[in-house]
Order: sequence, then C-alpha cells, then structure tokens
Amino acid sequence: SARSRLRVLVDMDGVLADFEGGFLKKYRARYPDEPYISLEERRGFWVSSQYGQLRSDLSDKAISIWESKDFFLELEPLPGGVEAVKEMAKMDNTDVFICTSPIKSYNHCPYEKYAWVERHFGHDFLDQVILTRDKTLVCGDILIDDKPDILGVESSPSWEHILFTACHNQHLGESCPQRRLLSWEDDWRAILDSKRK
Ligand SMILES: O=c1ccn([C@@H]2O[C@H](COP(=O)(O)O)[C@@H](O)[C@H]2O)c(=O)[nH]1
Ligand SMILES: [Mg+2]
Repeated sequence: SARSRLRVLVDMDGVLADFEGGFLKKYRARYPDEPYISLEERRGFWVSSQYGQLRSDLSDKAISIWESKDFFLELEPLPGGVEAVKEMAKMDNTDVFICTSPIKSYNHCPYEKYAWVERHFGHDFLDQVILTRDKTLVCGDILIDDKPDILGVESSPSWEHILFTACHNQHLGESCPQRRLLSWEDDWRAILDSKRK
C-alpha cells in the first residue's frame, strides 16, 4: 500500500488479556465437582468444544463462565503485553489498534472490553479499540493473534497474521505456517521492523 505508517493490530483475549487462565479459575470456582481441562491439556481454539468433548453438558457450563458479568473486566493482563502495546503506540510512524471479537451474548462483553482497555491503558486509548466479529475486514500490516485460523468474508486480508503462542496452539506445528510471537518477551520489535517500508 502507499501508507508510510505501520499499522499494527493486536488481539485482546489470549494476547493481552488472560482469557484461558481467567476462564479456568472461574470455571473451577463455580463448578468445583465437575471435571476440567488443565492449561497443559488444552487443545484447539474453542474452549467450549473441548469441554463438550469431555462431556456434552460441559460445553454450556463453559460458555456460562464467559457470559457472566465481570468475566472480561476481571481478566488479568498477560505478562508484558500492556507495556509492549504502550511502547508500540509511542514508536515513530506506528499506529496500533486493539482488535478484538466480542461474543454475541452482548450484555456484558462489549462494555467490559472497553472498560478493560480504559483500566489498563487509560481513557484516551479507547480511540484505538476495534470490536469486530470479522477481522479480515480490518486493514493493517500485522495482526498479532492467538487464533490459528482467522477467517471472514475477505479471503485475502491486508495483514500478515503473527500467531501469538497460547496454551491451545503451542503444539501445532507444520499446520500453522504463520510466523510466531512466543510471548511478549519474544522479539516483537523485530517483527514490526520486518514490515516497515
Ligand atoms: O470456546 C470459546 C472460546 C472463546 N470464545 C470467544 O471468542 C472470542 C475470541 O476473541 P479473539 O478476538 O479471537 O481473541 C472471545 O470473545 C471469546 O469469548 C468463544 O466464544 N468460545
Ligand atoms: Mg484471541
């Protein structure tokens, strides 16, 4: 593109906010007598699918956790993520947006995603929030995201997907051709620099 500024899109759940850890903690607190899947045993992006495979009724129990009030608001930041995004936002010729998909049960999630960003980044950073169920429609140079397959109506998105390593995707090998960011301790600055014109 003719753009001279680098546009970085950063996912929220599983990249900035500890969705998996927050889910497991609240699931075990609410359903102490039910089986659970440890973070080491997590496979596949959809938590609800893996719980459904464990026992069919556990899928709805899993969903009940992230549909509850305060679930998204109370997620802990993943180590180094907030600091990295704040640093990116101050870099020359760089625009950074938080690009996140809300759940369709909208009573709490969209509000709490904004409130989480305000809490951890400050009010002004709300200008950088993009809520969308289809990230392929968002224009950018890089999308840092833990979901291995980011699909939507645009078959050829403008961004390069950098796969952020999470418990559910860490075992995937050749089937994931994307470049990875192993954590926020990994060299995210080099990835950004590799995309600069
Ligand atoms: O089993 C699951 C696991 C997660 N979700 C929701 O999907 C989105 C993921 O958003 P990203 O922007 O891709 O990180 C999030 O709202 C989770 O709550 C789900 O519906 N089912
Ligand atoms: Mg995510």
